[in-house]
Amino acid sequence: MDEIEWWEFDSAKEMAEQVAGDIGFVIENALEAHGGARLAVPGGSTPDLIYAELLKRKDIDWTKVTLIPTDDRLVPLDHELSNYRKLHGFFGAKKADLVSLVDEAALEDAQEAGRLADARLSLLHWPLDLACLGMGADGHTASIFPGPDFDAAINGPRARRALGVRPDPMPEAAPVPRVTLTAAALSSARTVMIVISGAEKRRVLEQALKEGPLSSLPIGRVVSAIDASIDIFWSAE
Ligand SMILES: O=C1O[C@H](COP(=O)(O)O)[C@@H](O)[C@H](O)[C@H]1O
Repeated sequence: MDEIEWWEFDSAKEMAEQVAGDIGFVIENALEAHGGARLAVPGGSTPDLIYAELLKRKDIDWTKVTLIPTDDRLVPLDHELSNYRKLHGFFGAKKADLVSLVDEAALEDAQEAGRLADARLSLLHWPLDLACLGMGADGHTASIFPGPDFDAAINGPRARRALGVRPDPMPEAAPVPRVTLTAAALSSARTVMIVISGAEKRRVLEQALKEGPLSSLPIGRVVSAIDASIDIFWSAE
């Protein structure tokens, strides 16, 4: 990885404005360079304000933008835990190309769900123009969690872009199997951002960065695999 730069904000709103500006810039550059933009963006609660800020911009041709969740929960697409549902709620009306990592035919089988997502992703152009990563207070990023699929998510073949994940232990907030982009797919992105808020997440991320490639925390392992420089956006609240 080239370098890490921290951007600090007092409020989530200020951070969202800055991140939305930077994502807009990535989209603009990608459209100029190759006529389309492919972004992996997080689920969970942190990105809501960012997506709302992005939608205020009038200069983005969303029909040329492909949005892929960094990960999703293995639930129906209209379920309240679905990251796809969130993206659809924000960007569906803009006619952005939304790629689901979840196939409703494979909700009961995480490994098959991962294979199906990987096959769908192989139809896109790679690498991503942007990987925007969130992080849980337990140090997971995308849906890379400790458990039987951890090693495959971090060290699997570079051509593998998505896989099914059975977190162990299950996260309290959304205790379901997942599908995640792999460290290889995320780390090859042209631009990488990490977006977090609060003192606890900052402490966890700083610990992961200090531990480096041997970190026990998923975010530490993913960061160590990243080729590009990384912008970390942190808001105090
Ligand atoms: O489960 C997930 O958690 C992380 C962090 O979410 P947050 O609500 O603490 O912001 C998120 O980045 C990931 O996409 C999501 O599926």
